[in-house]
Amino acid sequence: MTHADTPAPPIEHCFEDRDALAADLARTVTSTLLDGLSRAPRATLAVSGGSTPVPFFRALGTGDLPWARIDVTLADERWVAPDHDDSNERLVRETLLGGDAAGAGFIPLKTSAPSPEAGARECEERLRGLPWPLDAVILGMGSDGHTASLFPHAPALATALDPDCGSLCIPVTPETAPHARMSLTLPALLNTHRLILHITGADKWDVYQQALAGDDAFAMPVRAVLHQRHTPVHVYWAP
Ligand SMILES: O=C(O)[C@H](O)[C@@H](O)[C@H](O)[C@H](O)COP(=O)(O)O
Repeated sequence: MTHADTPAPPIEHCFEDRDALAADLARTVTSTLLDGLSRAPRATLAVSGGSTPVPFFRALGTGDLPWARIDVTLADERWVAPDHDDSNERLVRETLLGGDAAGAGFIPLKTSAPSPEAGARECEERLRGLPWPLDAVILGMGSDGHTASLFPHAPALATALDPDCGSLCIPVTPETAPHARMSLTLPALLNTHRLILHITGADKWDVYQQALAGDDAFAMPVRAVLHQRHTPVHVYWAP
């Protein structure tokens, strides 16, 4: 691999504490969305679920943004009802979109179909209706190295990680996590003006270092995000 072929290392942003990270990340995403609105009538943000992003969601949701011109969608979703405790849609509606940001558009991945396989066509059509590239994509990471719902050794992973995958979303049934899911594919996750991996805690830093040190994306799918040349990835971390 020549120097020109070598992926650039992630750009790391490390903070003393999680509140400082959340505030800085909210400022960065606010600025990114405003940049997008200077170029187009609407801006689009894709976020992940889990516990890590909640302080960031609350900080962003109180930001001074023209939320009526902003659309929010998800990097992945568990195939559960929108009022289920495990629903990412519910998490985002209650934390990010609960206050000043209530006027934002929200594009859910969950459809009324009984399975992600049955709902894939409608979900794909919803996503194709968005203006790509997205303005920002916020990813998390599990301790097994999954990101979005791209889980290690999942049956759909080869397709989801294929740079030539023509789909924006793909059903995933993880072997090591509950619920069937819908995930954005790697090409969709990378098709953004600002790509951010948001992790906290010493354990997640160790997992991140392990991901950087290896190249088997089937063992740690977050490697497909870290070791690519398409989109610079910013890693936000606090203890
Ligand atoms: O639907 C999901 O579960 C998320 O999209 C997932 O990819 C999440 O980002 C990681 O599992 C980290 O979750 P925590 O922030 O709770 O550690």
